[in-house]
Amino acid sequence: MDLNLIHSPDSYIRRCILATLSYLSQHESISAAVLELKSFAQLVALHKREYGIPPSKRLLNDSYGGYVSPPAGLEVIGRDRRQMHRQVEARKHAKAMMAYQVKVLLIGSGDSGKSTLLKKMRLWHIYESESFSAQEIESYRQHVFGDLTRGLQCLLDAFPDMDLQLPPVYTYVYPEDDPQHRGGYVKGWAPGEGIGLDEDSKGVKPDKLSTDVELIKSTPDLCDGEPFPLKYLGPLQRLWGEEVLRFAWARRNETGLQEDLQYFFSDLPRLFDPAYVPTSEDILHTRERTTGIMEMTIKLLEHEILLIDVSGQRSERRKWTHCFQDVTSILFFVNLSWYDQCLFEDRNVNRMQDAMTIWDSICNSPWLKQTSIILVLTEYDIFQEKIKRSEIRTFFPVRIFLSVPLDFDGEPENAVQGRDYFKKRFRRLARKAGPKDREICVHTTNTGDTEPLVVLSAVGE
Ligand SMILES: Nc1nc2c(ncn2[C@@H]2O[C@H](COP(=O)(O)OP(=O)(O)OP(=O)(O)O)[C@@H](O)[C@H]2O)c(=O)[nH]1
Ligand SMILES: [Mg+2]
Repeated sequence: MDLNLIHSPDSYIRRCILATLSYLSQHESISAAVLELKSFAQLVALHKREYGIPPSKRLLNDSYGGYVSPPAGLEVIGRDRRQMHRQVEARKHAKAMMAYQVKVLLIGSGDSGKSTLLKKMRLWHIYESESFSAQEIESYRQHVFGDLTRGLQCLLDAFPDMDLQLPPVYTYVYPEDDPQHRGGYVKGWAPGEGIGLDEDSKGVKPDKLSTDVELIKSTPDLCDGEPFPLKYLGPLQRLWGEEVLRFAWARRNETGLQEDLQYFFSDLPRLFDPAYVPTSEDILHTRERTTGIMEMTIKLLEHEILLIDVSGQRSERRKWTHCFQDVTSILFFVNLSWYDQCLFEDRNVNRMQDAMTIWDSICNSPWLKQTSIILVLTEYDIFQEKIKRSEIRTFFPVRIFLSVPLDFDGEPENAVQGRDYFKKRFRRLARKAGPKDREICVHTTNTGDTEPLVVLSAVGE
């Protein structure tokens, strides 16, 4: 077959050849396509006789693949013809999309708040993002229960490292008129419905603490539609209120524990109501580690923004580089409250230092020289509270070089100065590691605000 026939004045011949090439390019195996396309078999045979081989797939894809329709009357089997049309349309659509799609990659260590940004967009339906389905809300309800029991379990597991021991009995024996702590009675429920009220109406028995710990350690996951089992309410309340656990919680920075646990423990009766449905705030506070790569598309003016959320756990960071190709912007997340915390995976490493190391390698990456990088500082609300009881200087001691303080020399309880100090540190690292002219935008955010979304509007411009 002479490919010059494509320029033949005879339009039927032209279309036959184009359609053949186009159709063949859709198939993995050219010989299978030939069998299906009986009326084209002769054309292909002709091509083979002329050139000794079938038309190369590369030539087919590069020159004609998918962009011509088969001429009317050709013997294309119905199902294949429809499939071919779908592929042609999909390719055209993909090509058009590429022209205005912006790819934004969300990176940062685990717990830095990457997925929380996506949750915010979906909860408030920002930029036409899809809201949560009933099934997803149900799965968050189950997560809340898991966060409570697993969080408490993690705190108990950290006792040996903190040189702490559980007392044999509760320090405080809850009186009879405090049924909520004693057994699980919650406002609006009939007294006695909660577990334990009948068994120990004189107060919590001395051996209850170890029984409660055992119960928490063997908690199964909730099933769909199953309310939070009442028998856990009393133990969770009592254990959380126990002196030694309060003390351990105050030292949580040594264990890499999730800060948001307090949010749920301060509102237990509401969560144990059988009619409980997670609120937007509850959904934002749940902790669900991302596995693999999550994608979400939003629309902003004439742009389509593809947000890619990857896991920040140490073992998962290798996968980040797979996403670097064609990235327009990177949102790098750092949790401000990390300055006094250790890594969950390695208790000898300061979390903020770990974030700085990753930041340094991202700014230094040869694949990202042309990519804009935006630093998002999260958990400013927790940082503002924490700085009152935990000094930055304890973890970032002041070093002076040529009379210039290298580390934090601001007022101990001044959150703005503290935040600006970390901004400066990250900016300095970026200048040292990456292109000198790269401008780093920095945004600070809390759980409830929409500031990082402003970041995205900058991306889309
Ligand atoms: N108080 C407060 N909590 C926040 C904020 N941002 C995130 N969190 C909480 O931090 C926890 C972890 O957030 P995620 O968004 O799941 O963390 P991630 O970066 O996606 O973590 P990986 O998926 O493990 O990489 C959640 O419980 C959030 O509620 C914030 O600004 N303030
Ligand atoms: Mg995540």
